Amino acid sequence: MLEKLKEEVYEANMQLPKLDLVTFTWGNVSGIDRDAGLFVIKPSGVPYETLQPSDMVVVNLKGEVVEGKLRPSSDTPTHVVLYNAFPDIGGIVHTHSPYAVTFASANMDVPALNTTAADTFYGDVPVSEPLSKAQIERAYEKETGEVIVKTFADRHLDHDAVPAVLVSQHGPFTWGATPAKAVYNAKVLEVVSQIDYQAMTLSAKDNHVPQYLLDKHYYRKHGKNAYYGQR
Ligand SMILES: O=C(CO)[C@@H](O)[C@@H](O)COP(=O)(O)O
Repeated sequence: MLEKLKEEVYEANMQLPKLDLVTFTWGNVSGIDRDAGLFVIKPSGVPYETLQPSDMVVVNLKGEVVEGKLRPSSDTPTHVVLYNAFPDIGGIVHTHSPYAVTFASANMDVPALNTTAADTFYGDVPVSEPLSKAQIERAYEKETGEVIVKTFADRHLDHDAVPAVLVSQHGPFTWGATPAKAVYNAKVLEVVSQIDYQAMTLSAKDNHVPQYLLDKHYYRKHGKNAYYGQR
């Protein structure tokens, strides 16, 4: 079942070590077939060196395993919440990439300080509120998804324009139209976090890009007037 999507999700997972986005098994990618109402996700805790396309696990939008020999990623309930809340996304990534985790550890947004950020994120990447003790004890991974959705609702953010979040004192989740696009966004977030960390070390000023530069760079790659690349 969903053999093509399993290959796609496997390939996207294998990009994480290649792009230096994971240490050991600390990350996962999923991809969804909206018509089937099913998504494919990496199994939990399997080293990338031994991972196979056939190891991918098929899950429904209630979080029930539909196919697969292995246990799905421990973050599966977070992916379930995000697929249900953001019905246009096709893939999700979670990593513990160090610069993004640095901002999550400091409970700080990743600010849009330059065109590298503005090319992909239409504004700051938000950090969520911390999860409460009750949330963590109740249904930790599901509540992690809920807190991400609440962050976007409370701050009136468009999840298409800012396809990334930091979960407080945990790490980044990114998403996109496809699993590969979600991986791309995870790498951009890590690069932007590293640059921001360095810039904020050099200067304590507010160095946000002005709105006109944010608009110029975001919209040259997104929307009906985009002109970057080959069209
Ligand atoms: O955050 C954690 C563990 O603390 C997980 O996201 C990470 O290790 C990946 O777990 P899975 O191998 O996907 O179950």
